[in-house]
Amino acid sequence: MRISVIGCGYLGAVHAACMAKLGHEVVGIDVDARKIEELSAARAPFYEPGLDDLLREVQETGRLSFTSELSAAAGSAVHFICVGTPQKKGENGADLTYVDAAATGLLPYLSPGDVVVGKSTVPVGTASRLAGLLRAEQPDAHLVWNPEFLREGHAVADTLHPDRFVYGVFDGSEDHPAVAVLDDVYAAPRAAGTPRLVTDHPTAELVKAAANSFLATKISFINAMAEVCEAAGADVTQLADAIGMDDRIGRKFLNAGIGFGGGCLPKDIRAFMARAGELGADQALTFLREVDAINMRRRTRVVELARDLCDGSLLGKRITVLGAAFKPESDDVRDSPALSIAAQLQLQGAVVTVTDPKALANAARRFPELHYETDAATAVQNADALLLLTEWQEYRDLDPYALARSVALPRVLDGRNVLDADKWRAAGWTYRGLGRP
Ligand SMILES: NC(=O)C1=CN([C@@H]2O[C@H](COP(=O)(O)OP(=O)(O)OC[C@H]3O[C@@H](n4cnc5c(N)ncnc54)[C@H](O)[C@@H]3O)[C@@H](O)[C@H]2O)C=CC1
Ligand SMILES: O=C(O)[C@H]1O[C@H](OP(=O)(O)OP(=O)(O)OC[C@H]2O[C@@H](n3ccc(=O)[nH]c3=O)[C@H](O)[C@@H]2O)[C@H](O)[C@@H](O)[C@@H]1O
Repeated sequence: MRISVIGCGYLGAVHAACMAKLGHEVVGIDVDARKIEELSAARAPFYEPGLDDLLREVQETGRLSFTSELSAAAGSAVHFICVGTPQKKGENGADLTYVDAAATGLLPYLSPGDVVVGKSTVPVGTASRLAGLLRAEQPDAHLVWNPEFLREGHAVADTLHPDRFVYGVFDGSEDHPAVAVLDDVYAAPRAAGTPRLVTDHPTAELVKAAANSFLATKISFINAMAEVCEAAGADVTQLADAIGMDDRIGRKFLNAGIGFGGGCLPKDIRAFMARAGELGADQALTFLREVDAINMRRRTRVVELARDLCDGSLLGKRITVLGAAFKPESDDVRDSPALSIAAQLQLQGAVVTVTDPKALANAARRFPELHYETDAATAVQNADALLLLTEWQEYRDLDPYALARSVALPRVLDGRNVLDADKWRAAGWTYRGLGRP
């Protein structure tokens, strides 16, 4: 099947490569000429494990190409919209400029029977509005909302072997003609057992908002427990292990620490609250305000703890921050809690050096005022304190005995609770975790 993918950022580039892997003929389209140049050379414009190899593999088959010309969508049977939906500046709501531009721009290139598939995360009501636009221009084309649940760092596997597909179609019916078309697109994962749920447009949009809200709530719940554990002298890691053994709760997404960031969870819960407000249902989501507040409080708490660790003053203290990405196995620094903390420390007078295996270039673009070192061994030299803020494996594996010889003072704040506290203390370090003694 010929497929076009409009928007080739984190989501779209992975989706295009994976659709080609599934045997389709794919054209990826993006307005950013630099991204198109990189992708055309089979290089991902960002770090995602396995993506470069996959791009090379599928481009050799001739099934995948990239262009900045939207007209290349003509002739495709299915058109995936994967453009960004960032938070509006100074407001909680989602900025739909890019989705609207992509959908409107596509209209002249559609043929009867084409299926336009929204994958971007949008406020409920967007699909019905776009379906209206589509009907006016090309009444025989269809609009499906097919939210995406991939995680950065696992994006290729999550796309090829997802937990489920959700198809939101106009009438919510399994007999809608677009259902069979999407079943063909996803034939291989469906044959491997991935379930799919057919529903209407608003429910499909809400499934995505609800899933990310639930994940964010789970993280803020455990971070709230970390606050209480700290006050009571208890250990939030053991608490999470114990409650996570209950199948109804589960251990995943119960890692307390510096909180969630990235290009999705923070903006998505805010956009959901804003949309619920417009719908007159804001009371239903007031808890998300607290989820957001607990999350942001983690960042302030880490700055306070760093000050404590540095004998009550940050002024002139050399602090090394291990990790800049919002999570390991990604170079994404959008709303990265690690960088937000690093910037706060610097504002309060510390001399901050940041290191990260993949995200330094992105970090330096966003926070040019911070100092950067490419390797951890150099970054830690003569530090007055280390802060582990993104739990890359290489930081988990650091040898506290060897490291103690490089720093000025052996003091570490483990923002992700991943280090072996006993081992670090035995090696002479002052160790502080979050919500653990
Ligand atoms: N990053 C992720 O892991 C996931 C993202 N999502 C959702 O997917 C959407 C995209 O997210 P990302 O890929 O992270 O954003 P991104 O910012 O990395 O990529 C968006 C891309 O769209 C392009 N674009 C903007 N307007 C365009 C237009 N009119 N025509 C063609 N291309 C255009 C931009 O140049 C950019 O390359 C968002 O709604 C996000 O919430 C959903 C699941 C996972
Ligand atoms: O809508 C999206 O774009 C995606 O958002 C998240 O994926 P992602 O942002 O890639 O990353 P997560 O693995 O969810 O992590 C988000 C943040 O939560 C933090 N986190 C995660 C888990 C945890 O236990 N504790 C915790 O602090 C991570 O460090 C990170 O900063 C969802 O997990 C995906 O299902 C969804 O598709």
